[in-house]
Amino acid sequence: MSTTAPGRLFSIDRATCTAVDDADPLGRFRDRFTLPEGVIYLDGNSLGALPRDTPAHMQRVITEEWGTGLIRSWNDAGWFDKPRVIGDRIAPLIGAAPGEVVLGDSTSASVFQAAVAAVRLRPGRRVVVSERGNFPTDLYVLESVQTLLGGEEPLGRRLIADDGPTLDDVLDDDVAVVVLTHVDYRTGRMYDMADVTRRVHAAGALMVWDLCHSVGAVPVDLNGAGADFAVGCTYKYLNGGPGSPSFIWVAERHQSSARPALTGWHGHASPFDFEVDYAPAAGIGRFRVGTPQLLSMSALETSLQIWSEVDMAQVREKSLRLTELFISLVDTRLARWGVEVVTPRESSKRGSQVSLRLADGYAIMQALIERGVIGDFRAPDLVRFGFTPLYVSHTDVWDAVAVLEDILETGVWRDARFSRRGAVT
Ligand SMILES: Cc1ncc(COP(=O)(O)O)c(C=O)c1O
Ligand SMILES: Nc1c(O)cccc1C(=O)C[C@H](N)C(=O)O
Repeated sequence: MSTTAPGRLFSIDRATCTAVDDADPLGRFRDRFTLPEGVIYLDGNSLGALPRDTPAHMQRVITEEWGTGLIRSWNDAGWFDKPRVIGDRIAPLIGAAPGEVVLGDSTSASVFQAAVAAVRLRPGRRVVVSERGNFPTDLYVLESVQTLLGGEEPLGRRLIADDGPTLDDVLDDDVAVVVLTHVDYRTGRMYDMADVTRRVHAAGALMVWDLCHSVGAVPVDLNGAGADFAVGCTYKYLNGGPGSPSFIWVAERHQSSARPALTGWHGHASPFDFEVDYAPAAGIGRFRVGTPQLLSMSALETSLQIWSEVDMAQVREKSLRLTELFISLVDTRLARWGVEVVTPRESSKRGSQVSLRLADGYAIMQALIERGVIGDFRAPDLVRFGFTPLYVSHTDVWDAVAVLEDILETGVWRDARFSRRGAVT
């Protein structure tokens, strides 16, 4: 079959996809992950796949470091410093310097830490800005920030949206902080980080980026963009496993003046002096809170080993090829069912996922999952497919679209069993 991609013409069939896979410089990484037989996994943008070495590593941490080392492992196995040591290993993936990243709690808690610190660095300014379509936890957390820091009246909130108001509409000298997600969880649209940060700074405000759908998905350069704070999770593209800790990045220039919201003892200047009064640790260490989730964190040691061997430019190149292939196959094979691609076709505006608008998207996704093609659904009508270049191939993309075409053609998704909803979609 031949397919026409927007902007350029190429002929492709399944054999061509396989030939491209055979020459893929990232192809060798697929074996570093454990994926069930018969599954095409297109949901690594929600929960990344399991690295093959993780179970043995975690087993060793549990039996040796915990079982045998016991309390001694805080020193002997370097447990106490892990949040910073692992933070330094994430740093190259986001354009951060050593000593600028620390592992945290959940992304929600890290958003709170970053937003509070940012607002406090802009005293007198009484507005926070975010986006209507932002991942809800960011908006919910900001509501608390507004109440807690507002004094007698909560801080004001202005939300930008695709259909307006725009960022430039809402920026003025009352805005303290802008909190945006770099790659949109629903549509996969990606902001120009440097441009947005520059406009926010021109208004005198500070910029907090949520990198949940960016880290390990697209090259990120926080220092190059001059951003102020960033947070992200490690269980999606970084493959840290369910509940692996979030990270927080604070630009070096803010670290000595930033005051964290949660002043726990692991962020104290000398935690084992057990002083009565809080004194912040120097640098990024002050953004630690309490006892780190050591076991979850240890899973990141194996996945970040993989990431240290990966060239992000190659990841981006393959990610764009995979998403472009998917979009062009959807255009040529699925248009007759009115399937709409909502992800930007312009590559500079696209992360590593593609979302399709489908009126019966929930049932269609369940039918896909039953056939081994795992993506997910976001209400009211989006089906999402994440393309993780370390373990998704061009042949997977071809096969996934073929299964989707068959499901639409046969109408099998209309079966009642596909409309029963679980707690998590
Ligand atoms: C943009 C974004 N922020 C935050 C989160 C989640 O935050 P948490 O790790 O606290 O569940 C997600 C996904 O779950 C997300 O997509
Ligand atoms: N974090 C998740 C969770 O705790 C349960 C189920 C899914 C998730 C996700 O990561 C959802 C994801 N952030 C999204 O983009 O929708």
